[in-house]
Amino acid sequence: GSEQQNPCPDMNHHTFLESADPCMTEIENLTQNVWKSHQETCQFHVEDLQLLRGLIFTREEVAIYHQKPMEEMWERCAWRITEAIQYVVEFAKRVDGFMTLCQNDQIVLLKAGAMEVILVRMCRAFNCENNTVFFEGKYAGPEIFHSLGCGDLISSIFSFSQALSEVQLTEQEIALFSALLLMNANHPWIQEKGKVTRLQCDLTTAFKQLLKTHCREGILAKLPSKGRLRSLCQEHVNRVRLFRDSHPVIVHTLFPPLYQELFSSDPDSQSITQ
Ligand SMILES: CCS(=O)(=O)c1ccc(CNC(=O)N2CC3(CCCC3)c3nc(-c4c(OC)ncnc4C4CC4)ccc32)cc1
Repeated sequence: GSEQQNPCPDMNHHTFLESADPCMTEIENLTQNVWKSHQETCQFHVEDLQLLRGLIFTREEVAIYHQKPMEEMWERCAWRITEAIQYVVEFAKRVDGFMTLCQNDQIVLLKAGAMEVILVRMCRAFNCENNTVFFEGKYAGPEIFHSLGCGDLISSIFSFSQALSEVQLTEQEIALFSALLLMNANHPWIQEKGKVTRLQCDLTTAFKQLLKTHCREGILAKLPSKGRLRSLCQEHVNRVRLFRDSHPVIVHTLFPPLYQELFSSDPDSQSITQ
C-alpha cells in the first residue's frame, strides 16, 4: 500500500510529494537505477543460487579436481573471475553517471574496484550452513581449490564470505554497496576528481537513505572495511604474480587478456585492453 512507499506515514501522499526535497527524488531515481543495473548484470539470480545449494560435488568429483594440475586450476579460476568481471563492467556502465566520466577514470575505477565487487557479489554464492561455494555448476567446500596451492588466500576469502553472508544483504544493498565500492574518488590516478566525488556522494546518500528506510543502519558496522577488501584483493594480485613468475608462458598464452591486464600487469602500466 502507499504506507510502504511513503517513509513518513503520518503525512498523506500529496503533502509528502510537495514537501519532499527535490534531490530526494533524484536520490530515489539513483537507487532505482543502481538496483535495476544490478538485477540486469548480476550473472546468477540469488534465487537460482539458493536453489542450486542442493547440488553438491561428490567426493569423487572433488577427487578429480584434486588431480588437476595447478596450471589447469589456475586457468579455470582466471576464466571464472574474468566472466564475473565482465558482468561487473556492464553493471558499472549502467550506473547513472559512470559513462559521463572520462575513459581513463572509468578504467581506473574498474581496475581498482572490480575484484572488490566480485568478492561482495560472491557472498550470494556462499552457503554458510555447510561452508560451500557455488563453483562450476555445483557447491563445494574450500578443498576443491586445493591444487591452486594458495590455501591461505582461499581460507581468507572463505572467512570473508562467511562474515558477509551473515549480514544477509538484500540485492538492493548489494547493488548500492557495489556501486559505492567502484565510485572511489580518492584513487590517485583519477583525473576528474570532482565528478567522481559527486557520484560517490550521491551514492552514499542513496545507500544511507535505503538503510534508514528499511531500519538497516545496523549493518554498516558489519560491512567489510575498505582495508579488509583491499588486502584480500592485494593478496589475490600477489598470488597471481607469484604464479605468473613461475608459469610465464601459461599466463601469457592461456589466461584471459582482461585478467592479465587487471591482475598481473604492473601498477604503472596504464595501457588497457579496449
Ligand atoms: C559473482 C556473481 S554471482 O552470480 O554471484 C556468481 C557467478 C558465478 C559463480 C561461479 N563461481 C565462480 O565463478 N567463482 C570464481 C572464484 C574462483 C576463484 C576466485 C573466484 C570463486 N570463488 C568462490 C569463493 C567464494 O565464494 C563465495 N568464497 C570463498 N572462496 C571462494 C574461492 C576460493 C576462492 C566462489 C565461486 C567462485 C558464483 C557466483
